[in-house]
Amino acid sequence: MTPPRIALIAHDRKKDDMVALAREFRDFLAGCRLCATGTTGSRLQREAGLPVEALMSGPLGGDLQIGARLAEGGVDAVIFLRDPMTPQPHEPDINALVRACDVHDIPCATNLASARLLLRQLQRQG
Ligand SMILES: O=C(CO)COP(=O)(O)O
Repeated sequence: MTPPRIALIAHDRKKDDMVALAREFRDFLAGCRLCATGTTGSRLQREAGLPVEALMSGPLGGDLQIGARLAEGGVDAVIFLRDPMTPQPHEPDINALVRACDVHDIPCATNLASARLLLRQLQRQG
């Protein structure tokens, strides 16, 4: 079975949660193919010790890069810890990525509880 290809994205106020989640699922995630938006990816590399392909930062186009990859069939699941309390300058890019998940029927967890459910399920399938 090929390892799941997972995209990891977190807004600034959710980055600590993302690092904690990645540590919690570290053993599983270490066997996955991971990509992330720039700052999220750097933190995951540094603080969770995971090999992550860090794309551009979200506000500079990282969400769009992940959306494009996903549309081409290159992403199996998305964990996108969004901050619902803070307006983002790149809101259209965020909506485009979530829309791409819906268009292509790719699971997209946008909060911690659903992220845990998704990761547990992927873990079970492996
Ligand atoms: O803004 C983001 C997603 O919309 C996240 O980007 P960074 O991981 O580069 O902070």
